[in-house]
Amino acid sequence: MDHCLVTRKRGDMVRCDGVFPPETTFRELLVTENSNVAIRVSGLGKMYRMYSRPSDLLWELLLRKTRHREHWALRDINFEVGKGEVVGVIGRNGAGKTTLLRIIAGTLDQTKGTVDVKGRVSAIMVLGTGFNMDLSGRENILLGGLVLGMTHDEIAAKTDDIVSFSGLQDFIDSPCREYSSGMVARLAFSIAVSVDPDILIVDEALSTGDMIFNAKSYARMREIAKSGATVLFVTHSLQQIYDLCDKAILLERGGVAAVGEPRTVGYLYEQKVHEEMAALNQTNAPVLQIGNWVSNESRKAEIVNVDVFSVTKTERTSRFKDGDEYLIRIAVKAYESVRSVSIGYDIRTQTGVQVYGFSTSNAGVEENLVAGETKEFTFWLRPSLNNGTYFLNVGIAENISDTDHSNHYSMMHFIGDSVTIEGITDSVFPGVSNMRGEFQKSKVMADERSLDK
Ligand SMILES: Nc1ncnc2c1ncn2[C@@H]1O[C@H](COP(=O)(O)OP(=O)(O)OP(=O)(O)O)[C@@H](O)[C@H]1O
Repeated sequence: MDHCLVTRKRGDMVRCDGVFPPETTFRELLVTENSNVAIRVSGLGKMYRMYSRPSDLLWELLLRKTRHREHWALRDINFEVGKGEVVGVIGRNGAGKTTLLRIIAGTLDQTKGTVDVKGRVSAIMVLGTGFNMDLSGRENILLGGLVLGMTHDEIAAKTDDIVSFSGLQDFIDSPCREYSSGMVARLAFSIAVSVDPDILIVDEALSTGDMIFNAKSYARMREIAKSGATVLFVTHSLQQIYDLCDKAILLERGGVAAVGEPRTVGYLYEQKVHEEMAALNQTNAPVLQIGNWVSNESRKAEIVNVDVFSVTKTERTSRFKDGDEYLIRIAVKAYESVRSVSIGYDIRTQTGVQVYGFSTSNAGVEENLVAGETKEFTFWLRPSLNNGTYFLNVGIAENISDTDHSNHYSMMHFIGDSVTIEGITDSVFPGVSNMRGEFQKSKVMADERSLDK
């Protein structure tokens, strides 16, 4: 796997525009505005020509007759990234994430539209060229450093730090072809962050590193962001999006499906994935695994009140004490009569990890709503959360399955973070939920055969 390091000089405003621009040329613009925008993408499109056979390209050139079909990997992409923002790009395989990042980094030309980038870009691409796999890690540091615009002296001064950050001291003089893909990603990341970039672009390089390196990389990315630099990265992990980002971009089949607050975009992504899986009939996942931050497009019904009540203390509360009993009450006002609805909730950590969810459909109950009525739904639970902050999301969905055998719901109203809950426990344990584990006994084993007994 090749990794690519790219740089543009500090202070440059680089722009590429027009249809079918010449290969790898970037025209510099005079910066006429003093804006806080680090990256501006306008009307961006990328088309690949697809040939059924390699010889079709030759025939096309010779006969001047089209023998390809067009495949638009990106269509009409528009967004801005502010200076110092950390932005995560998510989307299914083939959505266009890598293509987008490569165009912004300047390693790939677009077919349409413009990309304005202000500042020195340092990019780590999973695909592309740049690392010479026959050279050693140390030689690639030199090569990468030069590509990033450093002088020999600067690289020499930084090499020890780069090697130490990568944790590859024992392998640094071996050829990179002997490295695992994770090791190459580590080295590429270490080089890219060593130049104090204005804009750091990371395409899934972190997904190949091990846990310890990933933790170090996140910390470094946070530092880079804190220093005022802009970070744009691709990930398949919503947790990383919730953890690190100020903003998320969801790409779908080459278009921007959503840009905005990370959890809003993350939930929308989950909802789309869930809907697709449900359409494929491959899941019976409870309805509240899907959701939107606040969504009420149907206007058929609305959640008008949510409260949490402590049965143990007989009072309204926003605390879940480990082992106590609670009621979650959700009041719904119907504007239309709707049959077969499911009402429910889920509880998530601050980083969006779903801890638990439950709904009337999980309980095997289908409810009906009558136009004009307000109905309250009460759920009992005995939570066992670790100390910390959690969010209660609530939703109401209509069963739109056309058979009795599938569970396909359409969300009518969803409120993310409707109540912020404080988890409280006296126990000390790692993780989110107390599973009531107990130590039973220890015994000295006579020999390994006793393991079978
Ligand atoms: N060199 C190429 N020639 C033709 N089509 C390409 C080329 N590179 C990418 N594509 C197509 O462009 C689309 C977007 O690809 P891209 O690699 O950007 O997706 P992605 O979102 O990064 O996917 P993944 O999550 O799998 O990495 C896909 O349909 C892909 O097949």
